[in-house]
Amino acid sequence: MADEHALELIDLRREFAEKVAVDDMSLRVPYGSFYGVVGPNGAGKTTALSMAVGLLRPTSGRALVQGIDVWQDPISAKQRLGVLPDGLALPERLTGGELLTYWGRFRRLPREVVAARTEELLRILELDEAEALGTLVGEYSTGMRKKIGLATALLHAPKVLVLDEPYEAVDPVSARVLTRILRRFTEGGGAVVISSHVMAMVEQLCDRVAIVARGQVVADGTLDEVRRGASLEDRFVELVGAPEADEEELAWIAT
Ligand SMILES: Nc1ncnc2c1ncn2[C@@H]1O[C@H](COP(=O)(O)OP(=O)(O)OP(=O)(O)O)[C@@H](O)[C@H]1O
Repeated sequence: MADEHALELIDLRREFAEKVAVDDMSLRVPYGSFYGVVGPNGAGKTTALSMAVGLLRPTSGRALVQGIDVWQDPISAKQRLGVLPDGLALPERLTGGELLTYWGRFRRLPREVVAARTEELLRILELDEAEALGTLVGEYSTGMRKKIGLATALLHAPKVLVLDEPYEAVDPVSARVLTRILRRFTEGGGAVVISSHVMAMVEQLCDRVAIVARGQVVADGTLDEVRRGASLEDRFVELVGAPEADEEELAWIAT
């Protein structure tokens, strides 16, 4: 059955001129799972996730959200998707509340639903004080921008969340709030996909993980299947390969 998985990537490929950024990548994200995508810089994580959510057109391959093809039926697929993209551009001259109100109406949610969810999201994500002061998104800190981005991803109650580095620049207290929200989301049957470089966090949060290197999935499955008794970081380095240290390397910085 096509919609057996919350999100499915099938032989997804993206070439940039001569460069193959994502090399026929396949991935299956079950319902209720908290899925971590990890990989070294330039491995193809952002490119793959951007194609998965309809932000970047694949050279070939497919992405299905609840069985719906993101590129053939984008409106229907995007109703089911909540996305926090890498380097999200936000309207700088709106407050967080105004942004969510605009976003909710754009999503065609009823006015009163938007108002209630906006109030709740701002409060839970501790952006309500800034809202009371009339702080504009352009004046937000990096972490606050992450949080309002996440709020826009959650507002229409999607079934699948795809979040690029959601914890980056978020303080520990807010990180706990974020984790609580995401766990509730998966407990309700939704699927969360995050990309991250922080192995300890992925180990703590995710029940499934994919290690991506050179545009391909080199290991995936449950956390224990991927770790094979080692730490995720050790397994990551083993699969991705650490460069040999050279005694002479950057010798000048120690002089
Ligand atoms: N618009 C583009 N034009 C050309 N090359 C690109 C473009 N976007 C990405 N790439 C290349 O594709 C490869 C994968 O990049 P991508 O941003 O997907 O990696 P990543 O795994 O998300 O990296 P990071 O962990 O550093 O964020 C890189 O070699 C990058 O230079």
